[in-house]
Amino acid sequence: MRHEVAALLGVTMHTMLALNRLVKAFGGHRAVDGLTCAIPAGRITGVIGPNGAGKTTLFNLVAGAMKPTSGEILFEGRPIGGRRADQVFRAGIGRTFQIPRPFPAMTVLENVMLAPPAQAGESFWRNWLRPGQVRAQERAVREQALHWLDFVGLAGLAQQPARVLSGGQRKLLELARVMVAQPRLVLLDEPGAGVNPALLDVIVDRIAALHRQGTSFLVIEHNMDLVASLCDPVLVMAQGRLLAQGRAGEVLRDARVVEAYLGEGA
Ligand SMILES: Nc1ncnc2c1ncn2[C@@H]1O[C@H](COP(=O)(O)OP(=O)(O)OP(=O)(O)O)[C@@H](O)[C@H]1O
Repeated sequence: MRHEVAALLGVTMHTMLALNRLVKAFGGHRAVDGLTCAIPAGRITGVIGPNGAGKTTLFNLVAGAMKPTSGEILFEGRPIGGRRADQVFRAGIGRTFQIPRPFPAMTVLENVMLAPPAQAGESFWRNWLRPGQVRAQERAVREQALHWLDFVGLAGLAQQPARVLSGGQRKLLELARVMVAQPRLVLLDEPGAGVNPALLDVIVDRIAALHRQGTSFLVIEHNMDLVASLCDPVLVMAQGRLLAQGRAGEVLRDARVVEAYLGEGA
């Protein structure tokens, strides 16, 4: 069965995420309407499209925040459609949100340390029986968190409460938080939204560095300069469907894509 689906989609070993006739209906409205596409491994794939095209709903389906009405989602060949968010996270898919909401009173470091799943310290009995193991694990988590804070340039703010961070710094905090779990695929929801130009360069640079180190990305973005500089390929969604795909320069010249965006403003 899996092989039949793979053949149908043209899925190869280099496909990271395959969507097969994916549907999400809200009442009579299909926010995602029979979406079929293959997202390649080792790339930064952009997802663009006018408001209401279904991009965020697609992320919610892949990340396990919503269950599909029908259709399939395969991650590295394994079905994940309908799995819970924590299961998808443990399977190797991380996600950042359009509007990050860190715990404001906790320090920047503590916010990042919250990320890894299934820490030994979470179990009362393990805490009691094996305190040494718990302490060693906490040290490792702290080191990892500091490593990723350093990577995104926030190490100097590690002991500050998260509420002092600007919008762009919160995006960087989210990136550090997600990377602690070492996901193979990261879903970024508008990494450029509400970020000042200087920090935007930092965000783009850090995503590109992670990509060079082997992380794959799926990125929703409205900033077309950012899409053009970072994403290849680019998928264009409109009305819950795949309208076009290709390199940024190609799809942005596609008459159907131009019309979809112009129609939005009409
Ligand atoms: N929980 C929900 N209940 C009902 N309708 C919803 C829900 N979530 C999304 N929709 C509808 O589904 C459609 C797609 O919304 P979605 O947020 O996925 O689009 P989008 O492409 O992410 O838009 P934007 O670029 O504005 O963020 C919209 O018509 C929206 O109103």
